[in-house]
Amino acid sequence: MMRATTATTPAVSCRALGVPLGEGAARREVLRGVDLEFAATGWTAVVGPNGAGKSTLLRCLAGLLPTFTGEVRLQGRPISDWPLRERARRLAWLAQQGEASGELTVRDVVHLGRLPHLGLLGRPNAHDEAIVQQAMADTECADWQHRRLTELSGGERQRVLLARALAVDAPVLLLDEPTTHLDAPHQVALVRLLKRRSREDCVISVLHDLPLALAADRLVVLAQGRVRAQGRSDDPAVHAELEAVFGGAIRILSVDGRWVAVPHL
Ligand SMILES: Nc1ncnc2c1ncn2[C@@H]1O[C@H](COP(=O)(O)OP(=O)(O)OP(=O)(O)O)[C@@H](O)[C@H]1O
Repeated sequence: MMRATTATTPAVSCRALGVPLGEGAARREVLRGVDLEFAATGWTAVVGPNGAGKSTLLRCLAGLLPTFTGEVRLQGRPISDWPLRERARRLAWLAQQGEASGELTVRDVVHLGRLPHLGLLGRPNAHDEAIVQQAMADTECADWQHRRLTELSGGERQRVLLARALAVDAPVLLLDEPTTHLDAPHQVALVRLLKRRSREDCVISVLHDLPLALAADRLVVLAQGRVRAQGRSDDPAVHAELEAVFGGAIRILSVDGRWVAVPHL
C-alpha cells in the first residue's frame, strides 16, 4: 500500500476540532478545540475517563462523523475531500462495538479488509490472499478460518475484526478499544504487533487499559472533550495529568525502570 505521507506532513491531523452532539436542550460540545497531529509512524494511545470524547475523536479522524467544526486532514488533505475508496485504502478502522455479519466465515470477514483495494467486482489475487493469511496468523485466528462468526467467543471475534483491520494494509490504523475481550496473552501479542506495525505506519488507539497504553510511544489525555495533555508515554508531566483526570484512582509508578499504572485502592 502507498505510504505517501512525507516526513513533514502528518498522517492525520485535526485543528480546532469541535463536535456538537445531541438534540435540543441536550445538545452539547462533545469535543472542543482539539488540535492534534499524528506522524506517519508511531503509536499513540488516546486515554481518558468514560464520556471524555475518545471514540468521538477517533470517529472524526476516520471521517465517520459528518458534523464537526474545524478541520480534519488525512495525509494533508481534508478528510471529506478523499474519494471514499481511496480513503478506505489509507485508513483502517476498528469500531468499539465490533460489527460484522454473523453468517460470514472468519476468512470471508478478514477478506473484507481487501475490499477497498479490489472494488465490488475485483477478485483477490495471491498478494491479497497472502495479506489475509498474514493478518489471521498475526491475530491467531487462521486455525478456525472456516468457522462462522456466530460460533466464536467474544475474544475470538475481536481477533477476527482486528485481522480485518490489519488486512487493509493501510498506512493509518484507527483502533477503538482493540484489546476488548482479549485475554492477557492476546493483549500482549497485540501490543507487540502494534509496536511492530507502528515502525512503518501511524497507529492511533483508544485504550482503557492504562498499563497497556503506557507501552505506546505517545499518550493523548482527553477529558470533557478537551486535550488535557499529550506527550511521550514516559513523560511524568503527562502521567500527572492522567492521574488527575482519573481523580487519583490510578497511580503511575516507575518499577525496575518501567512505568506501570496501578489502581489506587
Ligand atoms: N449521538 C450522540 N448524541 C448525544 N451525545 C452523544 C452521542 N454520542 C456520544 N455522545 C456523548 O458524547 C460523549 C463522548 O462520547 P464518547 O463515546 O466519545 O466517549 P468515550 O471517551 O469514548 O467514552 P467511553 O470511555 O465510555 O467509551 C459522552 O458523554 C456521550 O454520552
